[in-house]
Amino acid sequence: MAGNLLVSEEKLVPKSVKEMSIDGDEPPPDYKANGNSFGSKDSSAQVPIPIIDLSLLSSEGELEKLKSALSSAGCFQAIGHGMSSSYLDKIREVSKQFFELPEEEKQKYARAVNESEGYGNDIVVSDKQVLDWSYRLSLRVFPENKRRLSLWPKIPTDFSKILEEFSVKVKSMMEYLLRCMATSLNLEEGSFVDQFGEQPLMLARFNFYPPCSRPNLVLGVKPHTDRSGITVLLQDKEVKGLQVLIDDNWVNVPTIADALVVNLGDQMQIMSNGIFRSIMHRVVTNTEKMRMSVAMFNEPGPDNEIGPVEGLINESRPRLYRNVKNYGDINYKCYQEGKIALETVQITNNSNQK
Ligand SMILES: O=C(O)CCC(=O)C(=O)O
Ligand SMILES: [Fe+2]
Repeated sequence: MAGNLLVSEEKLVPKSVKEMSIDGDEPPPDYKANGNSFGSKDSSAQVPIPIIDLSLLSSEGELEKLKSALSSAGCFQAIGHGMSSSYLDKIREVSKQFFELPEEEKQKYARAVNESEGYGNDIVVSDKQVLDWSYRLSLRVFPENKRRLSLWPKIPTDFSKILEEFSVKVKSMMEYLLRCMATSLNLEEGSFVDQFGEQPLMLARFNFYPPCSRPNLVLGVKPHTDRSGITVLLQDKEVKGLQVLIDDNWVNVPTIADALVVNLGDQMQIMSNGIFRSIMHRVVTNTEKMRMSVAMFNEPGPDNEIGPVEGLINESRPRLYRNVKNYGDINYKCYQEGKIALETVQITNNSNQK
């Protein structure tokens, strides 16, 4: 979701979410999500989110499960990824420690106006933008030479080391998944991973959702699909909040201590010619507890043109999307204006356009 858009002026928000949370304020109109054009039926449908054991993906049965999860729900809970519960707890712990620091310490890493990295809220690019009841720390982790280390927290002291280590593990998990996803569709295993290019981008986003006095009026994150190829999400251990849209119902994603939620972003929907789905999701708030999550997004480098894999285009499934570069920025702008980014790259007349 985060973008690198250059806008001439950014709208300033008068009071921070944290201050409003502490004061128990009625959320101001800019935060009110009601009437959002994605507003679908609200429900707490009991649809199970698939659980996939990555250590079993060399077996046909689990690979088939992966394919089916990604072509129906577009997300799953990954277990067997080789990271222990206590390791994941360490990441949750440093994230919380950072957010608990005094505001002036966190402001040392503040996102500059019109930039996407750093601590704070999303860039405000449109008057129509509904604001999220959250604050976050966004950091580019790959390519390594693009890291802005001045924005990496010095406190807690092990933050950088832990983030570095986690990023390497998640990167290799994502690459493995991309290969498995291609194999599950009878493609060459590099069909997807190769489109990410030599220098894929990876962003880490630490999300923090304070309690809200009126959770029925605001969202922690409004409905969106991710701009990424794949997103790997470490959820809060106890506090739920993530919901995915399945068959027009908002479905709660359960918290499982040692699982990582995997959801596909728009760029995988494009590359798979619409076979795999980029899932619409949102985050709800609650009155009592704060919630944290750490989302890791990977996407092709901005100079890499991506498009549907040739082997997935045929007469019965014509090419659905044109080739595109730097899709991330298109997605971010559309998202903030309440538009659907994938529609801008969709081929409507089924011509053989590239
Ligand atoms: O906090 C979450 O569970 C999800 C966050 C999310 O969707 C995002 O950062 O794109
Ligand atoms: Fe997301």
